[in-house]
Amino acid sequence: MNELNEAFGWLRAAVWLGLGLLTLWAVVWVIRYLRASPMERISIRQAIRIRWGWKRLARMCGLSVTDKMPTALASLATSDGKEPKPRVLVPALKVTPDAFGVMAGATCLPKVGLVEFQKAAPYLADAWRMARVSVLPGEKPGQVTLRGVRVDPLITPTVHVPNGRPPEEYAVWELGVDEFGLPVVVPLKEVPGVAMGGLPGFGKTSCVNRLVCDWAPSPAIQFVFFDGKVSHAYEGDYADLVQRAFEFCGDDLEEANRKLKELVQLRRARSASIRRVLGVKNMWHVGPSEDWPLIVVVIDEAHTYFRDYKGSDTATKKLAALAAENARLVEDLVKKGRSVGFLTLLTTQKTTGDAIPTFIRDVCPVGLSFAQKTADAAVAALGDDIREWPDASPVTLQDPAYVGVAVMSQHGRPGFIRIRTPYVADRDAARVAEQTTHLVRHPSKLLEDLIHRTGVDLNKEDPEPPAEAA
Ligand SMILES: Nc1ncnc2c1ncn2[C@@H]1O[C@H](COP(=O)(O)OP(=O)(O)OP(=O)(O)O)[C@@H](O)[C@H]1O
Repeated sequence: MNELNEAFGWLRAAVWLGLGLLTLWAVVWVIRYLRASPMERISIRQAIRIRWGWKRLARMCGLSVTDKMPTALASLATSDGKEPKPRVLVPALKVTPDAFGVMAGATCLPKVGLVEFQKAAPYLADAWRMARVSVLPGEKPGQVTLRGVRVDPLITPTVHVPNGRPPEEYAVWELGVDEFGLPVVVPLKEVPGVAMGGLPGFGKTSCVNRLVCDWAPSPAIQFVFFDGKVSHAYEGDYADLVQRAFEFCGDDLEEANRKLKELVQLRRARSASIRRVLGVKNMWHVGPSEDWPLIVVVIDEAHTYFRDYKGSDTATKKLAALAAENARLVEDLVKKGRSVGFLTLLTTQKTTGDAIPTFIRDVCPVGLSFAQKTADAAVAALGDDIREWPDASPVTLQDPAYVGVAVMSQHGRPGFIRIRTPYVADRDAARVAEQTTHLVRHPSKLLEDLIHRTGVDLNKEDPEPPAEAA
């Protein structure tokens, strides 16, 4: 009797525990639901429907297999001589909702793999009420990832509010989301240059704003801005950001020439001293630091500085000579600056050879283009390949709905991706610039101090290179 009571006691405790866990799970979900944005709430409801209807839908879409071989358990259960029923298996599905739709991980079955899921994608999109469902190989072998988007992320404007905290990793450019709402992140480590083109008013400045605002809280990054659109910083897009820069230059070609020469001198000084000061040949092997920061050179409306001036009068000849020299100086920064910590970001309304000389553009590994008017401008911005991908051409982005959408070539893969970049409000950029203005240091002075502190004599011959550099 006592034993029976004890067993009941355990059973009761187990039931209470189960109920408690269930309540906890329900509370967590209610809190998640209440805290979610309206878009996320729709996706949560959709995810629940997808999970509930999956077994039926998978069979209807041909995503199932029939297992005729009875399991040992099934054979035992039907030991009266009857044939056990074949089992219909469907892939296990794990659905995660987000603002744009759902992300689902599915396990493959024999004869139900990536290709079968890809074939079924349009039917799944209809059944799940999604604008698109794409299927990609999963994170592990034997799995696939399904991405369903209810709204087109490319035409859904987004806003980025910089948090003012230093980035967790250096030189990571969080650009926005792709057409499936997945984050697009470009590692700019070891990247010497970025060329960005696009018609006026399509979001280039906002894109640069984001990069500057996200990186500004790091003392290991110093900025210099060239804005070819204005004569003084307060007149243009850099009126606020300029507080976070160690130099600013307007549209004056002579001034630009002087400042570019100073930057090239700094590049040379860094090249001459890096091995003895940092102990490596490539700054990226130790990463940027407060003493040896990454120098981000933003050259906005770059065509101002490189334009080909035509004319035989003295003034025009002088401008032409300055423009040609400016191009050579920027080429030096892009070609030789990577390993010593220079990143040059050039933007222009069109990326044809007369705006950014091809010898500079071609050495910029990252190319990005917002809307363009002509196929030639698209080719100039993204290379010849874009002709083979007409759907991704920036010429198709001229509709106002695509303000803030850029096209970029895929890293190490054929094709291009379209990215919805977020809008960064000027007041947020101003806030971050103001909060981080105390981090501004002139890198030339930093180098001088570092050389002084480490006691390196640059006039003496370089000793044996360190193992890493050899
Ligand atoms: N990512 C974005 N999402 C939504 N709207 C945006 C985005 N970026 C910019 N805009 C809108 O477009 C306007 C122009 O953007 P921006 O100044 O960045 O363009 P631009 O390409 O730099 O133009 P310009 O070549 O004349 O400098 C902004 O004031 C803003 O209203």
